[in-house]
Amino acid sequence: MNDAQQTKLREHVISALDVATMDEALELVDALDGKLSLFKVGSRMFTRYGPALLDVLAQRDVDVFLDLKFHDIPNTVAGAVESALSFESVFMMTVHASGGADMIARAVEAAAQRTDNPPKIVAVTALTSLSPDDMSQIGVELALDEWAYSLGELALDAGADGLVCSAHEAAQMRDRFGDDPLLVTPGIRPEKKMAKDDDQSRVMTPKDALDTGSDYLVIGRPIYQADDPAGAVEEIGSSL
Ligand SMILES: O=c1ccn([C@@H]2O[C@H](COP(=O)(O)O)[C@@H](O)[C@H]2O)c(=O)[nH]1
Repeated sequence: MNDAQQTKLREHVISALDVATMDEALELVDALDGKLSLFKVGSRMFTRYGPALLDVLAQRDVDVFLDLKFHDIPNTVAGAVESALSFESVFMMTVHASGGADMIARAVEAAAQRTDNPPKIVAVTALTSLSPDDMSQIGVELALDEWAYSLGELALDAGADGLVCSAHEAAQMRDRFGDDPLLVTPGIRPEKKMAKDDDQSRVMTPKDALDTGSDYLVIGRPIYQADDPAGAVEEIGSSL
């Protein structure tokens, strides 16, 4: 891996800490020390360990993407975002775009209460696990990509700093909404793991996802389920 690839890894790849225990999470963070500096805490770990995990990660000097996908009435979401403000290592948080404009605006307003480096609020559009066949089941008449673009427009108009979307929608999101919004793309699979064998439906390789305009690639199982997570990250870096 050359220097440019190393920089891309550190700046654009977020490793999801979707493991079972705090020990496993810290083992992973330590194994990736020097390679990655961005980690995602989601509902699995946060439900079990809560803020204690964020405190321990802060001591490791890594930045945290808190992916709790808030989706509730505006007052409750604003309160949840406010509660996270004391964790200075949290640089980005998620809400669901389908919570509506007022909910998103209140989340953004709450985040802005931290005047020094407020956490970015990014809105989840269409989950990467959904496929076009799921649309009618969840009562959506639009095509999946059109639904994602319309949720993206709603969220950005409400003040969100960015969007969570599949890398397949990233290029269109850029065309429609410009360079400013952060685009966070999960559903990333290294070339050799592109065959669909899990719950993700809309997947893309790390290199293609970056080329298509993603700012952050969220990668979970291809790293934490690897026999050698540091080696897996090296391989991802070399592919960029
Ligand atoms: O649309 C979304 C939104 C969030 N995620 C999260 O990203 C990671 C992906 O993990 P993999 O193991 O690489 O599939 C996971 O934490 C999800 O909760 C997403 O996949 N899709």
